[in-house]
Amino acid sequence: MVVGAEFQIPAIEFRTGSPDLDRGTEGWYQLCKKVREACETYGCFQVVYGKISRKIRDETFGLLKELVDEVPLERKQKNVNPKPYHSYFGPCSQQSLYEGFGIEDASNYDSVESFAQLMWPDGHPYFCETMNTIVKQMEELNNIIWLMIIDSYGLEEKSESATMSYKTLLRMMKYMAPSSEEYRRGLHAHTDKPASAIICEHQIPGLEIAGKDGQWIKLSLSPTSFVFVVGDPLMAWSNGRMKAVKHRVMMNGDKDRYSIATFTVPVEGMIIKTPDEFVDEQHPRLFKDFDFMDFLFFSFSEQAKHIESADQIYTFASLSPLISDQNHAHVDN
Ligand SMILES: O=C(O)CCC(=O)C(=O)O
Ligand SMILES: [Fe+2]
Repeated sequence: MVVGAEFQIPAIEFRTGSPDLDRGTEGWYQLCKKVREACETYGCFQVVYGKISRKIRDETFGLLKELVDEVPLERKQKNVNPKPYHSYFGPCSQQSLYEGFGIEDASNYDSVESFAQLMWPDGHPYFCETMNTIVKQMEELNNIIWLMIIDSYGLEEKSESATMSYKTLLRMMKYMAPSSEEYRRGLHAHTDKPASAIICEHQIPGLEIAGKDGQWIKLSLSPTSFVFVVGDPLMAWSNGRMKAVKHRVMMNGDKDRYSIATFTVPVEGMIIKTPDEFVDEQHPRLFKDFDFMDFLFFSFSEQAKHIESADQIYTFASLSPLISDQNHAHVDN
């Protein structure tokens, strides 16, 4: 079942230049509260963020279209990375509408340049500048949201247990139009394996999140919005307070959908550890400490193929196997 416009996730505005974005002000703490409530109730929210301009969004998607349409498949397939979810995926039998590219550490200009040199003989400097700029802006937005999460739990002073070194993975996606009124899957239902994600779509909707009662909610986003999504590691870090929301992309009609997403990928060796502040008698510790990269590899392993996406974190790191069934509703893919 899909529910349409009658229900939407919260939209939280981060006004450019507003003192609300200065850490420690009253407005800041009001935003912290909204962010925390949205992440705990829905596992995601829309952030209205005009600081990333319409112009750069349009330029980004123009370049993504050029990449998809003009670069030959042999070159696209050079976008490889041993880390799961970091490489090129072309349309395949399970996901015939989806095409996606990955750039690890994309807020670093050199990473974008290395990618572009594989795709274009001249290394396409305009592509590099534009992608690197939008990723840096999305990373800045992500840093604000993470600080708000930390402050919303009063963990400002506990910086060692709350800070995390990460690299930003950029994924650039195209979902082909099914060219019919038929409703078809663009991306399978999943919870995100990186700590969190920020999604930016271009004009064509398609993202859906799983609601409490197993229904799918189609998101309708404003052109200045981004969607922040809680991933499994952030859920585990918060001792299950924040929800890792299941989501998917569904397509219909005759227009292709383009989107980009920046993922918070903890660096090699980062241990996800629930701070003691999240644990008390009513909230026993749910997860053991785990190495993020081991979890990422596990969730893309043969063994994990047989485990539902949202259950993988419980199989990998739960202290009590029973907990998984109580914590999330099962919905069909
Ligand atoms: O393209 C989208 O809107 C969603 C992408 C997504 O959920 C993912 O890549 O994990
Ligand atoms: Fe996702």
